[in-house]
Amino acid sequence: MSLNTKLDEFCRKLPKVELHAHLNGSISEATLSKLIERKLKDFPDGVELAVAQRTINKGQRRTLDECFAMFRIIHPLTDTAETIYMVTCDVIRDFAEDNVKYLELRSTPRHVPATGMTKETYVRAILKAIEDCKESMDIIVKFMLAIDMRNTLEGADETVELANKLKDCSNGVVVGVDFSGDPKAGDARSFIPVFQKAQSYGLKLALHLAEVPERNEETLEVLKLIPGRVGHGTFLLPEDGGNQELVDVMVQNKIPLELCLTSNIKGQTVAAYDNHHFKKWYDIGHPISVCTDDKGVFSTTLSEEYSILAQTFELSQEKLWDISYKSIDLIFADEKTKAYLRGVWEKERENVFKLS
Ligand SMILES: CNc1ncnc2c1ncn2[C@@H]1O[C@H](COP(=O)(O)O)[C@@H](O)[C@H]1O
Repeated sequence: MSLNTKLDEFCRKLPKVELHAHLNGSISEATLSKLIERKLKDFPDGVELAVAQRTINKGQRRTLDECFAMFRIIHPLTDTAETIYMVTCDVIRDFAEDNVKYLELRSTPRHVPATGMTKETYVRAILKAIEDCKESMDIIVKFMLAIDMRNTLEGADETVELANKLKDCSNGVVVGVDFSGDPKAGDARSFIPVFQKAQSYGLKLALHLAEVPERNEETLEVLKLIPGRVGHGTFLLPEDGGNQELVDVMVQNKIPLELCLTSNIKGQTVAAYDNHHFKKWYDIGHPISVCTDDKGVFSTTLSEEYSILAQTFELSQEKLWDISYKSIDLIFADEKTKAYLRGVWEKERENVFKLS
């Protein structure tokens, strides 16, 4: 995608909402290098890590399987509560510097017996980072605990219980539960009881659904829970291999879509930007939000995603503004936060358009 300086500058200045960001996929190259250096200091013979450093190259397309292999490289680098705290602060700072005013981070709590990190200390480290960043950064951050599709039902239940426990002491920071992981690895239907339990606790659901083809029955059954938002939804439309029933449930219940263009292109579930399902959902006025997914792994920023959107679908700056402003309606935080954010957007409007 060619650079368009004026448009890029507009997209950078545009106040933005990021609703689909996996913590470990969002770690920048600079932060990853820091982590690798730390590891190599502790384990000077860390040949495997030195290889990993060269493997994390930017820019090229990868298959979805290769994307998931990236997480297997990153996870051993973030295996203590201390590194989780550090990367959370760095990721929040990156988003704040990109003029993201509201961020919902999500991450899969991990138990690493070798370092003593538990699922709870993992999440507490993230919550502490969010709290500590409040003072110095102009961004509101919320958090979702993620269930990996490869989890057992018991493991998923543990995550929901932890989310519920920490929701009550997080001052409104824990807002929900995400369902993600290698989409070829599991069946969302088996997790329906834990999704229902999360809903009964007042936790919102952000579920990866129809990220890969031929999942129509599974997707329909889970959509009937009316999740708060759907991640990707790449194969919902009849022309993409989905069907009208899926579209009807989405439309009738106004279930918002979190759309991650570069992620889908690089993971090769969408052939080209101009084929992206964004266009069809946008044209029917369905609630959508533009997201990065894994800004580190896919080497992107939210500003770049807006710029790509404008260039691909010939959207005016006014329309980009509208997409960003309407994303406020889709956040999982309370009405007071939405009202506050609308005020931020209105205050920034003149300044952002003055540039163009
Ligand atoms: C490319 N599209 C995607 N589809 C599904 N799940 C994804 C994903 N990208 C990331 N994740 C999920 O997020 C984890 C990394 O962040 P955390 O360790 O949780 O912070 C991955 O292991 C995967 O479970």
